[in-house]
Amino acid sequence: MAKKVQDTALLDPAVMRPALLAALHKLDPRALVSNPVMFVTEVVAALTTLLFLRNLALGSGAAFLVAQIAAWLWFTVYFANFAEAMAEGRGKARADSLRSTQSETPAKKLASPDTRDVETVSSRSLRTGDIVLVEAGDIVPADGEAIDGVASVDESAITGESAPVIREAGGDRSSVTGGTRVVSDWLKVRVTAKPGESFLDRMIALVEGAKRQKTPNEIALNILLVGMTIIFLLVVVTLEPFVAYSGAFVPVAYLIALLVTLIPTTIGGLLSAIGVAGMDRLVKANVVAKSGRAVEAAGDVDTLLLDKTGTITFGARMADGFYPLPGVREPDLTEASLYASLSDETPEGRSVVELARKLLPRGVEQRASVKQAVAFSAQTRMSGVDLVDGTELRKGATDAVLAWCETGSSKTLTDIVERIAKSGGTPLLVARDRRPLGVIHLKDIVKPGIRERFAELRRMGVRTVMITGDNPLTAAAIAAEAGVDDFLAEATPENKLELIRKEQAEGKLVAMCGDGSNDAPALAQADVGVAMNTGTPAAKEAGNLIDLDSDPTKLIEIVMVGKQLLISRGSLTTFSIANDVAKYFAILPALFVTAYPGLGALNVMGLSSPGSAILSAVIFNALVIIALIPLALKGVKYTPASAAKLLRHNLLIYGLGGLVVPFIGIKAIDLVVSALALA
Ligand SMILES: Nc1ncnc2c1ncn2[C@@H]1O[C@H](COP(=O)(O)OP(=O)(O)OP(=O)(O)O)[C@@H](O)[C@H]1O
Ligand SMILES: [K+]
Ligand SMILES: [Mg+2]
Repeated sequence: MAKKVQDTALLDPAVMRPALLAALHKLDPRALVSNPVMFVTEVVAALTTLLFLRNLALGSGAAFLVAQIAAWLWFTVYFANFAEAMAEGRGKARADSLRSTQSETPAKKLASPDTRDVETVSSRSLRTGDIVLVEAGDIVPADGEAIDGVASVDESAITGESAPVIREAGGDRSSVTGGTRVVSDWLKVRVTAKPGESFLDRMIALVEGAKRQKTPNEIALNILLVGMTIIFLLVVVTLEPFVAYSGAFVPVAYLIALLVTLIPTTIGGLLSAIGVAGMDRLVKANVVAKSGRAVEAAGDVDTLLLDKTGTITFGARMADGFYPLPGVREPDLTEASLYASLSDETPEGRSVVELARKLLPRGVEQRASVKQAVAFSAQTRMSGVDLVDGTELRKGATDAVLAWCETGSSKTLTDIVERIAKSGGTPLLVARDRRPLGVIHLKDIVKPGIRERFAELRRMGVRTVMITGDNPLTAAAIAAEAGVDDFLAEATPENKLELIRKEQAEGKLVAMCGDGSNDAPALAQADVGVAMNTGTPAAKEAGNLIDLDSDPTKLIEIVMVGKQLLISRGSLTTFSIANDVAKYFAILPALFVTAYPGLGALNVMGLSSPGSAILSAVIFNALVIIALIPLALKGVKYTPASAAKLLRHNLLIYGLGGLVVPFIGIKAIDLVVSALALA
């Protein structure tokens, strides 16, 4: 299902062709009014067109020049629309390819829950409430709930975990996901989501959501752009009396065209495309955002909370050895550990069973009949079984099991536990009938390369905090090895929530990821909450981003995407504003040199005529938008660095560049325009 989505080429014709048309539709002033800078440009383009028609009617010689100016002004609006349409088209293409990964499969539909007479239909024809039979080798045709049977199911298509999981009727392992494969046995499944309404479908609808809400940052920037537009409007309006007073003649068409070259058209035209492209980069990483705001917040994150197990270390902690306490035989501890784990479906539990079976003679577990299983929970930090013969077995975090035994630790126990913990392993204390027997060593392995990623985050000024239910010694060992900035040990979901609130109270933006129902409050509280796709519905409801790969390290990538979005917008804004300021000095002298010969000294560019100056400036203004479309879609190159360093770098490249480029560009265009005698 949620396989990596293919990337579309930057200027993929399949995206470009519809975008060329969509850009025309976007010329509708009712749509354009939400982008004030481009709306003003369109009004100016329309006025210039009217002036051209008047010139034509009067037989004025300037008609050809005014026509050219009008055409370039229309191009300006059109290409800004085109940039936005391209960004939207790429997002849509991505959603389509996401959808195509959900393939159609045959389904064995049952007339009633009690029969086994099947009718083979397409998965697409299934409706909520339908009952289907899935047997070994079948693909589960839709999201649903097991109502009969037990089966092992390979869910690697959505979870990436290769070990099959047990799904059975009743209880909390009854939910099955469309697209997963039954490995053994059979299930009768009641369909809970009809095709087109599965979780992934709803996510796709969000990606496509054409009515994208502006983020608060975008709104603030828009206000700034409107402010600049008003200032330049005043500048141009007040120029008119000067021109009239001096008795010189500068056509009205020139003056209003001048307005477009001075207002921030570049960023005004590309702003929306930059935002859409940011969302699209996330989808490319197989992450779906519920709002653009979450993506921006990710770029501003100060503190990143990461779980230890599965994020910093490999998900499956493997049992590595059994260490009995004095007076306990090792096979006895091993057997007790095996029994205590028989009903434990966690990776830790499975690995204890596996290791114990390897060490013990065959057939041992047949002597045990389980009366009641005690499942692991993050609150109790313990799991086990009660046997029919009255034996109670538990294993779990040392302090939790000691509390269950109502005893304190002994010197030998403390030694064993500390040795394991200091090596970064998780010690699990095993007890029978409230008497400690010994310790299981769960090996925890730090993922390779994670240290470098934390170093990158530190360079960006993001503080990383590792959270674990493990003891402080193990936590410290792993924290040091992974290179996180801080850690919280023996954490419960409540502690997590507290920590988030504390950070936020200090004015920090917090990001975290989670999957369980008990993560939901923390996910909702965090500024950026990434829910795993395999997580509970509550977690997915609470998060503002959802990772379809259910990869907790994705949080790091999400922060990078957010930063790149903010930096792309900042860089292009700097460039755009520097450009407009430069144009003021580049064209005003040329435009007024005939009226005020004194300005000749300022006409450093030596533009050939006022007409050529204004036409060249308008052409340059349109071409800059086209030239920057790829940058807006792809995002500016981004290497992790502190905000101050990035700001300096950007001011240098985009600020200085923005000041210089118009002088060169307008001069070059002026040479062409005058050579071709266009003005
Ligand atoms: N299957 C299990 N049975 C019994 N005890 C367990 C089991 N799994 C973990 N524990 C104990 O409970 C503690 C807390 O586990 P929990 O899964 O909440 O946190 P963690 O895995 O250490 O960290 P993370 O929050 O990154 O998952 C562990 O440190 C371990 O001592
Ligand atoms: K401009
Ligand atoms: Mg865990």
